[in-house]
Amino acid sequence: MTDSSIVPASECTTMAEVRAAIDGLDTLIVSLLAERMRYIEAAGRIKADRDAVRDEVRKAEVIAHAVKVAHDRGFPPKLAYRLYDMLVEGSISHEFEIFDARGSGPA
Ligand SMILES: O=C(O)C(=O)C[C@]1(C(=O)O)C=C[C@@H](O)C=C1
Repeated sequence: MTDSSIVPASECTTMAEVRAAIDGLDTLIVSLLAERMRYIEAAGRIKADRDAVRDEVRKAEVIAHAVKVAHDRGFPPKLAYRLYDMLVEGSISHEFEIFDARGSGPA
């Protein structure tokens, strides 16, 4: 976080400080999720086959990576697993929408 008004968690003494920091972090988190979704849309545009939209092997890799990062950074790994399972499932749904919106193209 670059906002100098944000108080480090270990130095917070009021709920106003805590909530200001949480609001700022949530803005960053959702912004990054939106940026991630732009790449999901790119995947929906690039993939040649509808069967490739759901890739269980890659889904497992993405979740395993997130769980490892969570472990390394002090975030509960089980929560990271649940969040990423939901995130990738939502991403797959969105990617199907993008893929299907392409239609079959000119004959
Ligand atoms: O890597 C891909 O092929 C993607 O489309 C991205 C993504 C993801 O959310 O990370 C989404 C759908 C696939 O099932 C696997 C992973």
